[in-house]
Amino acid sequence: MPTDRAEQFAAARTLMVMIDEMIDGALLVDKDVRIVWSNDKHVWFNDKLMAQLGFQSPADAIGQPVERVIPHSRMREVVETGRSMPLDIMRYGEHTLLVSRLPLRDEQGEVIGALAFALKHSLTYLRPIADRFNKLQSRLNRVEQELAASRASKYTVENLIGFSPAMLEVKRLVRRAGQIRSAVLLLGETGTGKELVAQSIHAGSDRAHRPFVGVNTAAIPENLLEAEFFGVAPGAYTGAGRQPRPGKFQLADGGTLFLDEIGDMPLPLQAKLLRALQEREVEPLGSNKVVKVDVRIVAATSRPLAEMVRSGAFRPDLYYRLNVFPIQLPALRDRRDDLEILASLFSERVALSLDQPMRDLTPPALDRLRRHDWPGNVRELANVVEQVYVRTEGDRITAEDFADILPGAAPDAHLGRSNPSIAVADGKRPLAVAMDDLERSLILEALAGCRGNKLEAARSLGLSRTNLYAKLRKHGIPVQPDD
Ligand SMILES: Nc1ncnc2c1ncn2[C@@H]1O[C@H](COP(=O)(O)OP(=O)(O)OP(=O)(O)O)[C@@H](O)[C@H]1O
Repeated sequence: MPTDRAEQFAAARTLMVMIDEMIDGALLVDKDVRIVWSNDKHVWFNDKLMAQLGFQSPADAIGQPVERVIPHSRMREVVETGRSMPLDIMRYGEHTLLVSRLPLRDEQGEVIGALAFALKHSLTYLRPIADRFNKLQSRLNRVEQELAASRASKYTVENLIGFSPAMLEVKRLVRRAGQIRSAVLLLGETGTGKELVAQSIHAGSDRAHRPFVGVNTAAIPENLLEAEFFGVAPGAYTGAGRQPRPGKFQLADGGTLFLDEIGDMPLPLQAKLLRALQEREVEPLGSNKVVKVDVRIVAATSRPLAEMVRSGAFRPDLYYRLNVFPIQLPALRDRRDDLEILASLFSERVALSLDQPMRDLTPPALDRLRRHDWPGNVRELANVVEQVYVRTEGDRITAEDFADILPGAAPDAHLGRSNPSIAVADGKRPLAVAMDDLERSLILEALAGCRGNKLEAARSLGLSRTNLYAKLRKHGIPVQPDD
């Protein structure tokens, strides 16, 4: 061991020369993580990169926060935690660098900065790992791009079919909603096209190139909702994983967040949602740091939200925040003029998907459709048309084809078959009770017909899966945990 200062100095200089030969860049930051020194090899500071970052010369980087020059730098973590990162692979411009980062401490052991070395040309012996890393990185980039594309909305206002006055008004409001930034509240029965409208609003807005992220409050168990909305910090709970999990707010950053079935949101979460909307920031589960988010909210519900506010089931402050630009979607029975065009559209789609010739609707068939009440709205219509294709044959759709398909086709026979007690609509029971019984019985029948498969049962009833679950809960029909 050298004993006097001159020898120590010589040893340190030799070491520095050796290190300098091995490395392609060295960088020193102070305790505020600002750059204080770099060696003259300038792996970080080549003129091209400097110009791209808006610096005149490498010297301008001195005094800058490190991320200003090296966007993916992890020096801040080293300074904040005092932990070294002896080996890390980092992309910088077109280079893949092997980086070592060490905290610098004063004599009292306090962290006063950090030192980083980058090895580039000495990577030869690590080439297989670096190549693999590069391959994985480009695969990840591709997957991320595909994911972003799949998050983009699929529908525009052109996909909203219908020329009835009610539908024309909806289209006008959808176009208007695309031009403003306020929250939109979509109100309407199940299957009236709320999701389609939400996507169309996004597609017509200046956020169209950013993600459209939908979250269905009713479909997520209550204890998972918060994590789903706001994300999870690493190690927030046992099994939470070491990577942070972004919530829907973060995924929708810069784009549109579609909050479907908002009326099903539990009250405690309503308070958190309101705070996120007001502060424009979220706090992931298990973290004490807030994350800024910029999302445009489109909420939807088939529940009577204003009534729920009156009964205390929905927070009034959240309701006013969401109800800035309400759009009421008309039920199909209130726009029967649209039946013809919608039915032919679905006929065309089903024919295409089944690889069969398209069947036109005869005037009596259309008449039959007009007389039906369409509780499941457009979704129910689509389902009825599909059933006709699957259950009947012929080159046209006739009124008779609906005999076994439309529930109202032969009400007495139908009720008598499924549950004789319901057929006793004898006027002694209130209509609402009789209707409830009928609904329960039809659901049980559909479930039995599909051997308990909820998705199939929902489709045969012309309901969304979410809606079927809500109805199962309402009627106390048990839902298996693995459903
Ligand atoms: N105006 C329309 N033009 C074309 N298709 C429509 C229209 N309205 C609804 N649909 C179709 O009906 C189905 C149901 O629509 P959507 O899921 O948007 O309804 P929803 O109101 O969100 O239903 P829920 O409340 O049950 O989730 C979808 O297949 C959708 O494409």
